[in-house]
Amino acid sequence: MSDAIKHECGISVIRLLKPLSYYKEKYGTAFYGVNKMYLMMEKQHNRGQDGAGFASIKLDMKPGERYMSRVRSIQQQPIQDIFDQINDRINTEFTKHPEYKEDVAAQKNNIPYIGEVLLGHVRYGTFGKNSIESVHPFLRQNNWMHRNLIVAGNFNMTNVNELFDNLVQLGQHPKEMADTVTVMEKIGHFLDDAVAKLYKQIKKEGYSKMEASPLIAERLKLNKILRKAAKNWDGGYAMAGMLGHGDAFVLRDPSGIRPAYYYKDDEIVAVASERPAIQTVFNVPFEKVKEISPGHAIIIKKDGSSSINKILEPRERKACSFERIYFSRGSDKEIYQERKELGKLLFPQILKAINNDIKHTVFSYIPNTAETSFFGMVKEAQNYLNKKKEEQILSIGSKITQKELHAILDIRPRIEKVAIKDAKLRTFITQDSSRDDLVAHVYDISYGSVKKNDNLVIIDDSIVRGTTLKKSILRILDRLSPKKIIVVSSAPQIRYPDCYGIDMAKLEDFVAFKAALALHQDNNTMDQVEAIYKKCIDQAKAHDDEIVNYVKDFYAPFTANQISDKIGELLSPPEIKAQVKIIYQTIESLHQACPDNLGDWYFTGNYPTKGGNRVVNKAFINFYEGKNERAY
Ligand SMILES: NC(=O)CC[C@H](N)C(=O)O
Repeated sequence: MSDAIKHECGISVIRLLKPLSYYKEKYGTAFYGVNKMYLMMEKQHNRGQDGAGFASIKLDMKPGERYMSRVRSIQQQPIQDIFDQINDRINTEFTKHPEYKEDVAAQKNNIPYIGEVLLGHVRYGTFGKNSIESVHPFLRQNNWMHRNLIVAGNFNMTNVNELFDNLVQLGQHPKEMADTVTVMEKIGHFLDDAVAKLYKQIKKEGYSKMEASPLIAERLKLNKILRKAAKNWDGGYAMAGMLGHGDAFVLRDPSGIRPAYYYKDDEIVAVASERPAIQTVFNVPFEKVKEISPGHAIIIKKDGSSSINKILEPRERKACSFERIYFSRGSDKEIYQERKELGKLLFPQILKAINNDIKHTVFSYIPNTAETSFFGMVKEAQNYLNKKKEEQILSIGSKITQKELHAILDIRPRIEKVAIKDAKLRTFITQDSSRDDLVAHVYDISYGSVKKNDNLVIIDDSIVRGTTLKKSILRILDRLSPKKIIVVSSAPQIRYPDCYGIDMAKLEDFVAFKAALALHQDNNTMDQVEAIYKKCIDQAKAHDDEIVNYVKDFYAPFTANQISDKIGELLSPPEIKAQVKIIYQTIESLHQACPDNLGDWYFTGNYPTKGGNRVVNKAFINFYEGKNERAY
């Protein structure tokens, strides 16, 4: 990925089903859960590096004993930082009290972070700022054990402002505008309600106040609470939470936009945003890790029983295809195949762009995430050549000489590592014109990998803004003197904002949008652009059901190829000699490569929730009025 669109989040939940002493005996440490959580978070660090957080709950503690702990960080290496803090604390306790080392009960009573229910989160923000206050997990504290709520999520709601207003209408006074707080308070409201009702009922049954508490915990129905809380959520989400007494849940949105996977055996239940995190950390095969179905939640009760519950009516599955193209780790068995397929399906377009001249073409990729699609692309080039070779050999027949045969077999796709990503370079004087020269050096090249007048095909997973391509990659590649540089994107053109967890909320950031705008200018059709703006304004106050995505009209006059060619023009730095061509994946090929993850609103404008059209509408108004802000 040459452009940084790193915005996602990762969640992990671990529930230890056996007493802590079991893990001490079997694995040598009662901190088994903490260690596993560290690994689960590290294995998902790709999903978020703005901040990280950890929380844990100890089961069955006595009044007055601490049973919840939390630690959060926005340091440079936030996961490392929180586990450094946790380790420091544990080691200090062990130094002060060497007798704790073999005494699991003493560890549980005196050392924080150890616990049976654990929640981890890695963050890239889509809402609010990147401050420590915005880092998950969030905590809603109460003196009643089961009214404590800890929440973390991979999510973005299109209607978070409305949800916030609803809380205010309920008479609440939220102390923060953070979207996670709004969502948490929504769950908290119905949790409070449920607890109050149960308490009344249990008192009626003749139990004392003290007896009521464990009975409430037992009878609490998280599925009902979640159903009421999530009723009006419009967005993509995998929301994870824990209640003070030890129940836990992960709820996935009805369209399955955000991912969530789980695994259970007789020692643990684990939930994560990505399957390979669970596979690697617990050494379990692919088949054993299941997806949480859209609209469903996994609920793990304090007693260790767990179940999958339908919370909201599932809608047509629209799992985010960007997870497959870029966000998730490519180590997932399915995602690995899909990325290769994406590369393969681009090959016919590439062949056309190089006029079938494989002999004078070097194939390469932009490090690091495009590597897998590169393998798919190269394999297809090999298949193509093999077919050609077969034809040639068969046409000559048995009289073929060794020399002829050798010449035919000797042609192979030329694959090279051309571009090298260096550590982020510092730009010393940001306003200075020398800045561009510094930026150009973020990437480097392998000298001698391309011959003068070769075609250079270089694959990337997506082109969002294209800034790095223009400012760094194309300039540095041009130094190798290729005749033509063909940049291939394994994702289609990004034309519409995301509002479900990726921070791409401004239209004018997209190079595809800029290209379509330039085409409108070239064609003197800016009146059409104004007409779209007027239509957007007219429906600004309309109900979500009625809003139409008129931004589609903005792209409609142009073919995808016209827009790609314009992008090529916009991204070519004036001083480079090579001709630049940009090739994008088609939507059809994307669907073919990722058949189970057809969520494609950023490419097609087809939003799976009603709020999506409102967001794109607002984004267009923002663009037209020159407002540089998120549209949700
Ligand atoms: N990428 C995400 O899932 C972000 C979660 C949440 N909206 C936040 O900004 O903290």
